[in-house]
Formats: sequence, C-alpha cells, structure tokens
Amino acid sequence: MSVRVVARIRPLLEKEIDKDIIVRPASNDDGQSSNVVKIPNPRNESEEFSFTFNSVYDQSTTQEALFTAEVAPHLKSLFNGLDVTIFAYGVTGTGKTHTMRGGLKLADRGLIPRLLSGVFRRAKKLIKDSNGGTTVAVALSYYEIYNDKVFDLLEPVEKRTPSGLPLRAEANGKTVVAGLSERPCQDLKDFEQLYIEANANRVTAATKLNAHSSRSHAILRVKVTQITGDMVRESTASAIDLAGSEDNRRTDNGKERLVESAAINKSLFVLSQCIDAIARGERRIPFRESKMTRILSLGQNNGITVMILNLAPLRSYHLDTLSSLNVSSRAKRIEVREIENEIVYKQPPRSITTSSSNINRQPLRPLANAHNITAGAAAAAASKPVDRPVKAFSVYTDKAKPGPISRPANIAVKRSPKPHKRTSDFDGGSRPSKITRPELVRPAPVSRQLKPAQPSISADQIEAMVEKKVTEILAARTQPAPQPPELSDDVKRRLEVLERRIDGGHHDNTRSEGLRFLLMARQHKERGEDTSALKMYEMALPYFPGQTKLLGKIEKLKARIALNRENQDIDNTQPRMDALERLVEKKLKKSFQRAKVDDDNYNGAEADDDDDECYVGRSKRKEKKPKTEKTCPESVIEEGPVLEALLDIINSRDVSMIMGLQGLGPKKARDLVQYLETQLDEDGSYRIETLAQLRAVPGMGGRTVHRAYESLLAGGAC
Ligand SMILES: Nc1ncnc2c1ncn2[C@@H]1O[C@H](COP(=O)(O)OP(=O)(O)OP(=O)(O)O)[C@@H](O)[C@H]1O
Repeated sequence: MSVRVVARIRPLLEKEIDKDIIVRPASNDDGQSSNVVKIPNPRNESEEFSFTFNSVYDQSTTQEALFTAEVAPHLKSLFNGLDVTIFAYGVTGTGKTHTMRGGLKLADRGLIPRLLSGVFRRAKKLIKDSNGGTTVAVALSYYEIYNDKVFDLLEPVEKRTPSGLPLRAEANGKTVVAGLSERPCQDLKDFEQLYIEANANRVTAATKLNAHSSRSHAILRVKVTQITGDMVRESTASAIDLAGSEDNRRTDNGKERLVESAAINKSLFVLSQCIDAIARGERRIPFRESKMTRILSLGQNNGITVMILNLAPLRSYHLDTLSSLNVSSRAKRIEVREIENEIVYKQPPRSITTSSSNINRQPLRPLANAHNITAGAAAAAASKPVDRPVKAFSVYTDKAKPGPISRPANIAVKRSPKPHKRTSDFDGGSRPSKITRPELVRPAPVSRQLKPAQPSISADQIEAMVEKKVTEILAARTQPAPQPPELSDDVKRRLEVLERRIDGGHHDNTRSEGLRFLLMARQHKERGEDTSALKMYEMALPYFPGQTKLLGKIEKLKARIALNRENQDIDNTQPRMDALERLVEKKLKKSFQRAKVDDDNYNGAEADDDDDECYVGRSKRKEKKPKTEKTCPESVIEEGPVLEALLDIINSRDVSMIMGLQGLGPKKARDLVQYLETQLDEDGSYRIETLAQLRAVPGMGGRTVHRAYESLLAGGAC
C-alpha cells in the first residue's frame, strides 16, 4: 500500500484577506470538491498547476471531520498489530500544530488527543468484550528533534545533555532513540496531563510568519500492548508534527532563529530528497543525512503511513506552497508494506510444572523481534490488572489547566497518585503500570554506552597498530578499485526525463518538476548552501535543456565552490604534527622495510594520502623520537560528545562537512565517502559507531583521526 497523502487548506486568519487566496481545491463537474489542489504558475498567472492527492480538505474542514476520515479508520489496524504513522508536513504557519495538537476546546482538539481518545475507547471495548481476558496497556514516549538533536520531552529540560539522545538501529530495521523514557498512560486525563507538560518543554518561538512557531519536529509514540493469556501483541501509533520550512527572506529571523531555521530547512530538504529517491526507485536513499528522516524512515517502516500536507491559501506563500505541493505529491508513490508486528509469547515461569494444564499451550516462539522484547515487561505489568473495573474514559476538556511552563524537574516521575486512580486495584497503592516502565529504556548516559577511554598505549600496542596499518595499506593496494557505476546519475536522470517524454503528455508535470528544482536551488543559494544549490540546478538542467542562463548559473556556482575548496585546502595542509605521530610513521617505514616492500611502492602508496605525504617530508628533517608514550594521539581521544560529533560528521557522508575537519582534504574526504558508500547495506544504511572502526577505515589511521578530533575540540563543536 502506498503512503496516503492528503492536503488540508487552512482558513484565513484574522488579518488575511480573500483577494490574496491563490490555493483552491478543484471542483468536479457536479460542483463537488475533488482530490485536486490548484495553484497558479508564479511566472504566468493565467496558467494553473494541478496536484492530485488521496483527499483534499478545504478551509471549512473541522478537526472532527479530518480525524473521522483520516485517523479513525486506522485504529482497528493498530489493534490488529499494525504500526500507524501520521505526520503533518508543510510550510511554517500553515496549520500543522493546529492539525496535530489543536486547541483545548472540545471542537478544536487535534488528531493527537482524538487518537488517544480513540485508543482508550477501543481498549475499553476490547477488555469488555473479552470479559477481562484481554488487557491493554498504553505507554507514551514523546521527543523532539531540535537542531538535529533528539531531546526527551517527557523529561525536564534541565536534564538534557548538549548532544541529545543517540539513535540506534534495531535488528528489525527500526530506528529507535536510545535512552528515551516511556510513561504508562491509564486514561485520557493521564495523557492530557503528560502531553500538556511535555509540550511546555518543546521549543517554540515567535517568528514573523507564526506567533507560535514550532522550532523542532515533535514525535509522539503511543505504544499499545494487548495481552491475552500468554500472547502479547504490540503496535505503535506515531504522530509527528514536523517543523515548518521557512524562507528566511520573509522571516526576519535573528541569529538564533536562523540557526534553527537552517536545521529545519536542511532536514526537510533531506526528507524531500528521500521522497524523490524512493519515488525514482533509487537504491541509495539518504535517510541517514538527518535524524528526522532516519526516524521517519519513510517507505522502510511497515504499517500504515498518512502524510497530511498543510497549506496556507495565500499568495505570500506562493513559492513555498508550490515546493511543498511538489514534494508531497511525490510521496504518494512511496510503497509501505502493510505487515503486522509479530505476536510474541510470554516466557513461562522458570519452575517447570508437569501439570496437564500446560499440554494445550501454544509452543513458545523465539523473541525474534527486538521491538517486541519490551513487550515482556509491559506484559508483566499489563497482565496484573486483568480484573480491574474499567474506568470510564474522560474526554479532552477545555477546563483551565495548571500552568504548564514551569514544570518541576521530576514532576513526571514523582506525580503523586491522584484520587481518580483505582488504588484499590493495586497492592499498597503503587501503580502497577510503573513496572511497565522497563529498565530497558531507562536513559543510559552516553558515556555508559561507549567503551571506557583507552589508557596510554604501550610500545607493543603501537607495534601492533603499525603492523595493522601496513597490512591495510598493502591490502588497499591489492584490492581492485570499486567499479564506477555503469551510468552516472546524471545520465540516468536524463534517461528518465526522456522516458517520461516518450510516455507522452506529461508536459506540465515535467515542467513543474524542473521548476521545483529551480526553486529549491534558489532557496539553497539564498542560505549560502552552494553545494546543495549546485546539485539542484544540475537536477533542473534536464528539464530545461540548453538554457544558457541556467548553464551560466551552474558554472558560476562551480567556480565559487572550487574557490572555497581551495581556501579550505590551504587550511587543511597546515602542519599540526606531534612527536608520537612521527614515531608511528617511522615505525611504519621500518616495518615496511622489514616486509621487504621496495621504497617505490611505499612512496607510491603514501603519495595517495594527502597528510602522510606532507608528513614524510617533515620526517626527513626531524628524526627525534618521543620521550614518552604520553603524547600518543590514541591516548587523548576520549569517548564522549566530541567523538560522537566526529562520528556524526563522518557518517553524514557529506564531503563538504568532512572537509571541514583538520587533516581531511578533498581527496581524503571523497575517498572516505566512497568507502562508506561501498559499505552500505541493502537499506542504504551503514554507520561507523566506534573509534576503532573509524581507525580501521582505509586511509584514516590514528593520526588523521586524531587531527580531526583535535580540530573539533579546538572549534568547540560540542
Ligand atoms: N484549520 C485551522 N482552523 C483555524 N485556525 C487554524 C487552522 N490551521 C491553522 N490555524 C491557525 O493558524 C496559525 C498557524 O498555525 P500553526 O501554528 O498550527 O502552524 P504550523 O504549520 O504548525 O507552523 P510552524 O511550522 O511555524 O510551527 C495558528 O494561529 C492556528 O491557530
């Protein structure tokens, strides 16, 4: 099944006027609204572009109507074990937060509170229909991605670490946030309190385009665990309110807002690239280039995905609206496998009984899915209150809530049991659901997940490292260079365009695709992101073949990028050697001689390596050995945020970012990216997770890693 993409056009706000409306749902011959959105061509107003979606909701659509049509039907699937993802996408100020969260008034409640209400209602019915034979546990996690860092919204802001929480790929292919908290949620009131408190932690700010603009992507996960006997079924509904793209020529953003804006725009750009790549059937999807796209994993996640494109109807949003219409209309082509999560079976108690009651039990199946492993903990908790009276679910009210902003540091953890909780059902008044707060997901300090810092290195270890490096160099020399792809991306793109033309008749679509690339190029250029802008112009070229103006822009940009690179190269070749590095190099040479490799080969191999080349020159001048091992580069690289930042930059596979590190010139950066590309697995993912892995990358080695690390340290990157 494909991603379902629907468009919602928001009504005019107070100061907006009718005559500025340019975005309209098209109507059928019989006057009924169709699934098409119309918008004029910015260059020729008499011409209109049409974009078709699975549904289009006009300005008069109520929150309830949208929920009933787009979310309610998937509740059944959620309880059948399918994961459901709903996300709002669109330019800033178009109504994403209104759609997802909504207002406090009953009629204004957004999709999220309505989803929870639906989940609790369904759970209640299920429990009732099974006469208590089935129990349902609901648990929430809620986090934001702000400036490409993940922060737990259920934890107080003071607890945040500067680098945020790391992401981890699970064996089942899902990407999870390591150390994220999870809170059991008994009913809608419980949810309401958690949600309001958590939203107070979310970063929002007033911009010129939206008085309450979300500066982060917010992801709410609702985990539903159903237990019947020893059968445990777990599924998750994810509701995502993305931050909105913004054109900074219109925002008047100050420095801080601009930094946020760059992070928002970059992640949304990566999302659009992912959508394009999937829609084109490309093998490499750039999910890993932003945390948001890794988490969203469009097209990789099983289940049901609904994308809600929020639109403002106004002329002032013209170009941005066109761009988001283009991206989202492509998302319809993304296929999602509708696969239910596997049912797992609770482990029987350890003491084996021979009672005949065991005979008819279903055989135990291995806990194959990592995402199901936590089900055991949830199961243990959820199975307790089987015979509890079912609480009547309250609705989301618009009663005044306690001021959400100043939340005490540990309020969520220490909430005292409220009178409405069924204390009689629990031993000693403690909430059994706390058992479901699995230790598995307790936040683990980053340092705990990494190996301890290495002690200073002994001579034997250095010897071993040297041997290893020599072996690597030799191995690299004997391995055939990776085969270039048969067709370059550019040629493939041109072929695709040609194919489309031959298929015929899609002239408008083709033009609007080209136009989109031009728009994006312009946006990137404005932000000073020359490399991305160049890429976009190049992608636009096949749609406007022979356009001299466009060719001129490409050439100009290329020249500018080359100039910048040259300047950077000059920085990168500045010598920053220390004594131990020279020792390693010397030993490498010696060891090389021992292996009877002739000097020509050696120099040839090293000549490929920018830094080593400059080192060899210096080593001839200075032959002093270091006095102690204390200066060993390996001994000063500490695991922590700086190393993490280094790994993130390397894993970004972004040549320009990698070149920003000391010791990594253009060639080395390109080689590194090429190497990483060759390691990609089927789903286009591969990540260097440890220092050891990084050092083992051909051409990197201890010294280069050390220099890169030092440059980050010196730059205060973390
Ligand atoms: N369907 C709607 N009905 C009434 N008001 C709406 C609707 N959609 C949006 N609005 C109003 O428009 C304004 C902007 O909406 P909102 O903050 O939800 O935008 P957003 O897309 O989330 O923006 P950002 O990306 O900057 O966070 C708000 O005042 C909101 O109340």
